Amino acid sequence: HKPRKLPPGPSPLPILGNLFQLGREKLYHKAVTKLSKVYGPLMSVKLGNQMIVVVSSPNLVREICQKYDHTFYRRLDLDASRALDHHKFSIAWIPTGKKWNDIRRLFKEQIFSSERLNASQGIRQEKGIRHETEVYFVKLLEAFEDIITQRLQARGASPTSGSGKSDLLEVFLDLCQHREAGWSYNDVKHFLLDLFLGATDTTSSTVEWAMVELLRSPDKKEKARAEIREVIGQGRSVKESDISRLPYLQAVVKETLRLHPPAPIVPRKADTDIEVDSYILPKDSLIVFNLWGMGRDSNLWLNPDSFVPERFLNSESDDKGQHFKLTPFGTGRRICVGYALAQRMLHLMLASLLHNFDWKLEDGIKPEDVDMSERPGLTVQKAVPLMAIPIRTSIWKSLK
Ligand code: HEM
Repeated sequence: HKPRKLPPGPSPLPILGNLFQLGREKLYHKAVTKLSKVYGPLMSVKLGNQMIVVVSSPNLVREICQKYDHTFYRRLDLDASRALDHHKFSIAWIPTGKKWNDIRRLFKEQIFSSERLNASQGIRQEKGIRHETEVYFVKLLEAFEDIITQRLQARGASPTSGSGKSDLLEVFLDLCQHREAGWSYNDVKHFLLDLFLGATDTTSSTVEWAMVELLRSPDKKEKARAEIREVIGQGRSVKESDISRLPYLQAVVKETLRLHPPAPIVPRKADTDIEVDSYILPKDSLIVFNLWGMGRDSNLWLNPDSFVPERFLNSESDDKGQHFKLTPFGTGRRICVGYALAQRMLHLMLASLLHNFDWKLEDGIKPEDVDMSERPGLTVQKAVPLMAIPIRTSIWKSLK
């Protein structure tokens, strides 16, 4: 017989649901984590008419993903993403199905394959990442349209000859030339927006949080720098191919993502009723994986609020979505499509910052005084941007 019980949760008020229990906290991951401590790792909350089920246990995430991944693939409806119909073209918003599959395959094979990433690593080493705080979909889409037009003009009379550049826009435009591939310039515009939105704030905020944590723990910063010095030496800059030989740096990145996942809660919509742990999660509920809450759960981690990269040394845990304790990139078939690129960018940026400079806090600021508050937004950013002073090292001088 079928269970019909909803997961426990605060009793909803008519119309308003649980709006008040969520309190004034704009950082929803903190509000739901606080409530989950009272109602448990599977909790139902109502916001207006929308049933939300918050999942804060790795075992329950695993159970839901393994049994039901195919049935909860929709995202919530966000007005912002409707600009110029972005939700109809975006890989992040369309439901799984043929079009979503086609785009994922295109990204995997043409953009994020090891060969392509290897071929484009020079560009990343030179440019780094621009930090965008406000994202305006319409303006961005217009900007991408201009970029596409300019590039097409640069390609000149013979569009198949290419512009001589070897970046991802060139790959997309080449594909548009092959009719059988079925992609249009309009698709390309939305692909570029997806990649831009997916890549910028997530990676830049992770690097910022990693630097903050290291500056608050100078011994760990020194450990990371010593490893880089030993492996890279002097007289050359860090390359992506060095990352596999920097285990402490990798542990720093994982520990940063545990404490500061840029997407602290990952929402999906259920397409059928889901039965789990003797409860029913009704069709059309918003199922929210509480990555932030799990990252700081004392039942799962020793001293969860402390920054201890060492916990990941010689540990089986990885962040690829298979160990459900740590899934900053999501999990299942909708896992972050930019995972491989993100890994390269995060490690390269952090290693370069640590290799080229030593860093100290502004004069008069002690490690324990650094403001750690968060600012709500598309991703969780540091409320007060980090101010740190770079100190030239001999490697910097020899690279000049
Ligand atoms: C620190 C870096 C990053 C983190 C923590 C991160 C995290 C995530 C998460 C949690 C999701 C949702 C997964 C799910 O629903 O299970 C996601 C989806 C996505 N990410 Fe990332 N991401 C990062 C970097 C990137 C980069 C560099 C790109 C592209 C260049 C990217 C592109 C995307 C796209 C397009 C999706 C939507 C995939 C889909 O719905 O099928 N992300 N990411």
